[in-house]
Amino acid sequence: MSVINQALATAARLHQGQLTKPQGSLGKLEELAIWFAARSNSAVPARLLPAVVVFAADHGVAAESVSAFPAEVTGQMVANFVAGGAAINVLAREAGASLSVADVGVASSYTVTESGNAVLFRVPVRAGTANLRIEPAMSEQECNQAWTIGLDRVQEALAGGKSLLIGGEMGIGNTTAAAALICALTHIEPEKIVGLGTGITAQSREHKVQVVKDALARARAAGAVSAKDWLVQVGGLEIAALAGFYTGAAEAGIPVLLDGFITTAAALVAVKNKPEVADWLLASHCSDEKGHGHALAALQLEPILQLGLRLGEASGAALTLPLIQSALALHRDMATFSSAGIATK
Ligand SMILES: O=C(O)c1ccc[n+]([C@@H]2O[C@H](COP(=O)([O-])O)[C@@H](O)[C@H]2O)c1
Ligand SMILES: Cc1cc2nc[nH]c2cc1C
Repeated sequence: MSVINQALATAARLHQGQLTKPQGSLGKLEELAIWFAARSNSAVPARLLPAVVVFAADHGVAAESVSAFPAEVTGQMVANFVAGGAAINVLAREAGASLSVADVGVASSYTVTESGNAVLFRVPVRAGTANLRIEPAMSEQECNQAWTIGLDRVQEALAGGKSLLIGGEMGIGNTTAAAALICALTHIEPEKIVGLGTGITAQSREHKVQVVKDALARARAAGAVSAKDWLVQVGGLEIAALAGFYTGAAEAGIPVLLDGFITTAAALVAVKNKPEVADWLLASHCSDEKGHGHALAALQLEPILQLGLRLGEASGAALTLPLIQSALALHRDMATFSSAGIATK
């Protein structure tokens, strides 16, 4: 596991104090520049080279009517990513991030026409998970296979010289799996965590709460204890791949920018499994999904934005990128009081 460099953080803080602005006047942007310096090889880090990887998979629990959309939408959206028509295609392009999509378990068949800015890796572990309300979502071996796909994506990003990793997800039903994981790992009750996902009614949400309660009771009875046990029992293939992705990033010493509710559930799994992963995580935003704030608090993460987003696909993280790049550009390119000949007291 890579360790962060406190000496670089100190040097970066000192540098911030010399820039031509009242100390602290750039607020959180100053802290962001210092955060990245501690995770780079310089007190004044270079512009970030970001890579977005969207992991897609289906969920057997979709059969429980927990989503506002049918399961086929997962595959249809993968085709949309590859065609270039999804929100993340637009936002990754705007932010200058590379974009790839990994199908780690889409159940429906879909046809792709490569015309957009996304590269597709078709590496399904199985055709979606089993229904986590009534049986384990996946086997331990399948979970490890999905996790390894996440690790592989980090290796590719490393080879491409990427310096910031962003994981996204697409999977109808995955807010149910993410909610169950967050409940299991934080001991917060489902009523506080289960939300509306793609836009279910309040009445459907009551049913979704019961589905999560049933899944938790079943998994507990089956002997789930560790974060990986819970991932096998109530997780998802894209969530397992994301947890591997975050773990691999921390091992390689590459900062990670989290997206919404589901990616935060995956980060919670990765951190409970290896606490040092937490040092490499930054929260882009707090989504509108009910339990996201609780999940971020459990990770002691403060989100940068709160815009009422609830899309997923890494969209919130991609939206935060220009702000982060600006924080680093200010840190790098502003004059100092002495270079500009400006008086200090
Ligand atoms: O990232 C979030 O905070 C978020 C919140 C609500 C929904 N989503 C997206 O919506 C899908 C899951 O919603 P659902 O209702 O099918 O569980 C999945 O594809 C996610 O990317 C994402
Ligand atoms: C259309 C659509 C796009 C999405 N992107 C991420 N989750 C999604 C869910 C739906 C339903």
